[in-house]
Amino acid sequence: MLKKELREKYKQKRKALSAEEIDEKSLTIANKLLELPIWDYTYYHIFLSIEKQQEVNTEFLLHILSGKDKNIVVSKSDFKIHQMTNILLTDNTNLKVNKWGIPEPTEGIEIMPKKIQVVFVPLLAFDINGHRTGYGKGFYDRFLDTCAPNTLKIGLSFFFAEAKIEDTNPHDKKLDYCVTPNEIYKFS
Ligand SMILES: Nc1nc2c(c(=O)[nH]1)N(C=O)[C@@H](CNc1ccc(C(=O)N[C@@H](CCC(=O)O)C(=O)O)cc1)CN2
Ligand SMILES: Nc1ncnc2c1ncn2[C@@H]1O[C@H](COP(=O)(O)OP(=O)(O)OP(=O)(O)O)[C@@H](O)[C@H]1O
Repeated sequence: MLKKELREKYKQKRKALSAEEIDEKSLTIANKLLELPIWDYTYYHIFLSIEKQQEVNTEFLLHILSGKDKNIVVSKSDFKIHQMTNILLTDNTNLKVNKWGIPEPTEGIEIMPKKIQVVFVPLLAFDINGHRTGYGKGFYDRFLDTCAPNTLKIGLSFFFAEAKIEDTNPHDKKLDYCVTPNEIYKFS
């Protein structure tokens, strides 16, 4: 299927989930992530969930990361240039929900992308080859381009993999893993 069709399909699929299902599935995903060989690193980028878009709730994963004393990095998005800056999340970080519903830090210490070793990637759909699509503005493709080549990219999804995203392009960054409530997909 094409990215455009997949975006609509998966927005609908998310809409059909209740708040309880979202929390239950998000907790299962967080617990499944513990099975991955990804916990010996220091810097982890995580997305802060857009509640109105019914995204995977990353609160449980945040809890795990802070329990493991990891450096947690969250982003601020510039919608004019479709680029993100990365900020260290601390106990003192003020978060404010922006106009797209994304909780963002108001200020803080900027972390250079090259330092980030693991990135948890938001997505609408992904396929069995590890390609993904999001809302179509290329934020994560641009960001991942500036990370180190061996940075681990881990998608989080409520749903199974699609057979094939047809219209991939050279900018698309493949995932290393995608974790769903039922499955751990490994691509690399
Ligand atoms: N939690 C989270 N943060 C993220 C992303 C994400 O997917 N999830 N992004 C991943 O790249 C970037 C933000 N990209 C976004 C792009 C579009 C919309 C959005 O609301 N789109 C609406 C249409 C809005 C409009 O045109 O008025 C939509 O698709 O319904 C939100 C975030 C960076 N941060
Ligand atoms: N590294 C990059 N440099 C310049 N343009 C890019 C880069 N990555 C992606 N783009 C452009 O951004 C646009 C959106 O890309 P794409 O359709 O792959 O988005 P997406 O992966 O669904 O979105 P997102 O990453 O925001 O979740 C495309 O026009 C693409 O060419």
